[in-house]
Amino acid sequence: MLVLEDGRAFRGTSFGATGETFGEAVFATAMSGYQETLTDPSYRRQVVVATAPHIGNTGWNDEDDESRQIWVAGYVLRDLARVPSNWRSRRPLEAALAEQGVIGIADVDTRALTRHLRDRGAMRVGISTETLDPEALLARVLDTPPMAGANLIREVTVDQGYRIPAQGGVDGAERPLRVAAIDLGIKSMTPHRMAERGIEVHVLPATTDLETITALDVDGVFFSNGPGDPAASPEPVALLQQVLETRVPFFGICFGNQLFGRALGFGTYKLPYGHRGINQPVMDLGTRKVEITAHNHGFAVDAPIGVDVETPYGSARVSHVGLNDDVVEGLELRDPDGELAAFTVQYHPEAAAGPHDASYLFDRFVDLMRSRRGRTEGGRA
Ligand SMILES: NC(=O)CC[C@H](N)C(=O)O
Repeated sequence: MLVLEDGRAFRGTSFGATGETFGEAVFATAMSGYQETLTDPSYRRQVVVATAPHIGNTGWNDEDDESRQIWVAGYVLRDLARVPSNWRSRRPLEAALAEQGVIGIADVDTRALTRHLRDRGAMRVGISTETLDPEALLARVLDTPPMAGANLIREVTVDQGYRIPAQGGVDGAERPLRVAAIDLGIKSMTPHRMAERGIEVHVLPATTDLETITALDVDGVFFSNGPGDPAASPEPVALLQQVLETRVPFFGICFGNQLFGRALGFGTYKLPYGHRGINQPVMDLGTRKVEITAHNHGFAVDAPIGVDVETPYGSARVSHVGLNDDVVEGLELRDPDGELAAFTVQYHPEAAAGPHDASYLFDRFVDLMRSRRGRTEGGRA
């Protein structure tokens, strides 16, 4: 039994673990990449409804996990493929969910459920293999906390930092660029995209302080994607403000974009049902180029489009906008000389899963750090 907080109920067939689970019901429109979705820590405490009608075809492999575990609170499908067929598959999707204690429900009218969420907005939900009475389950759903106001960083960040070595692009004599990546729920493809561009990445716990970052003598700082409400997560915003004061190059993705917006003095707000999929059109307002991008966000930054805003850290502007609904999809900050100092995007250039149109943003981060290094070394000489 699946019950939404407004009382709408759906019956289905249990798969994966049995028991009871609660979270925020959201829908994701990607037709592929479910393994990356389920292991994305940004989905902590969310029950994901797949709009693609047939999920599980390619099973579960040993390569595509985006983190150490499955994070979704539940998975809702129309039709579960029970017999996977793919050369990389090691086990069926339902076995991966069962092993990790994650509840799935199939044979649900996911089209009706998605239309409901699109009309009424993302909302709390419960799924149970025990409480089959919708009224009883609804009472329990109404007892659970909403996503607005949730600080979930501590539930997903690493306890111990780790280092990912640069993988190439390093020209002998020069020390590789070094980045401190703050793990707010980081997807593993993100540091990988940096490492393959010759960056040495230190992934650090969310509780890291500025002194620790400075002691690493980094060329840049990165804030990752992550779960929860940016307005309820003031600690990383305070850290980011300290980082911006040092004027070290900064890049952020998704949650990192929202925290950057807050650090600059903008607000954030909850979208009615969010963006989750891998074919969302976004325009880079600098180049006027449109890219097709992967999204997973329920909140967004409230900043004026087409206006330069003076902040304590420099001049900020919206750099990218979503073409479906004009939502802010990127921010950039310029120093007093008009040079790029920091930038973030609301979407997923790491592309796991998703199209690779936005991979230029990692190159932009490399260029930013290189030009800063050049300038500081020039200054010293
Ligand atoms: N993928 C993310 O980083 C998501 C950010 C934030 N939790 C949101 O839902 O908007």
